Amino acid sequence: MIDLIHVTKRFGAATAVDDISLSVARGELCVLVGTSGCGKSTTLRMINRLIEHSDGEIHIDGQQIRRFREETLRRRMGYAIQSTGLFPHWTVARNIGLVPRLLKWPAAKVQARVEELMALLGLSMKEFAGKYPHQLSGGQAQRVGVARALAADPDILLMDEPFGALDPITRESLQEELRELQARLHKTIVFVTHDMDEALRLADHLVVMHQGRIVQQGRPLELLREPADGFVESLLGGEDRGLKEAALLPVSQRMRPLGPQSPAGERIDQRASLREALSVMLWRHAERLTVVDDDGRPVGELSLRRLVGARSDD
Ligand SMILES: Nc1ncnc2c1ncn2[C@@H]1O[C@H](COP(=O)(O)OP(=O)(O)OP(=O)(O)O)[C@@H](O)[C@H]1O
Repeated sequence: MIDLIHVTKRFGAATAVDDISLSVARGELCVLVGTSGCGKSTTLRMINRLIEHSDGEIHIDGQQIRRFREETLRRRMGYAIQSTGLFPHWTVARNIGLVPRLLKWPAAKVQARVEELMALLGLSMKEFAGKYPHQLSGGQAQRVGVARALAADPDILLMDEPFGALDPITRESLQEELRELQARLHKTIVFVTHDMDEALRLADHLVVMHQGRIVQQGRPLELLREPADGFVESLLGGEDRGLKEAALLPVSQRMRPLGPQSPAGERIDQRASLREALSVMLWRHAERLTVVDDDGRPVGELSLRRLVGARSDD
């Protein structure tokens, strides 16, 4: 759906983005990750033409973006940024309704859309519609920013470090919500971050950038297992990669069906990650856990040997 083909961006004599090629399929969540100044934001802004590319081609649905009228292009793309960009003297409801109003939707339709989006992002109308940005917490303001980006129902969402300024707990819960939103709305998302844990948690397609170039791209597990070079390896956490991989794999992948023996005492949800399972084992000094389904029924057993990937049985 989004294709960058040998795209370069120069600012004067400096090359910020250097001959990158990248394809994002419809409904995919693509994360650009890399150290500061590597060209992530520039890449994102070239997609909605806030920045014009110098060389190469950018296509949306096979059409060069330069062929679209800028207004048509931006209407297809929501844009959410770290500082939220909310208008400080406008209420939450007015901020969210900005794009539909610019598109001259009838007032009743704008109102209905604002209500729908606030519900979608867990913002109570009664409590928040009339509040101003300075009366919101960081997490609430980010939710409003995302609601505003979704207002005209764009099929593409561009997000530039949207959760960068939040504490880790709020950040994780917004990441979780974004994944759920994505599963429900099937948007195509390009997401910029410099936080590798966030990138691994969110990405279907992970793109590692360094000094304006793409050094590796693929599924998170592929990159973790086969980093292209020492830079990617250290960015992915070096020796910590085992834990990062475990965070991406569900318990259900390594458990074995429950045998006739009585289940172990400690329990873990089948959808929990292997990393969470390891943490429970360490905390409880347990080498075995009973894996339970959503209704709390035992469905399997996970031993420490299986968790670490030993094939021979326990
Ligand atoms: N408008 C501009 N004029 C000149 N140079 C720019 C401009 N915008 C960005 N750059 C330069 O291009 C390079 C890439 O910047 P960019 O903002 O894309 O990096 P980034 O990976 O998003 O970094 P960060 O994580 O710090 O936001 C940097 O060296 C930056 O200084």
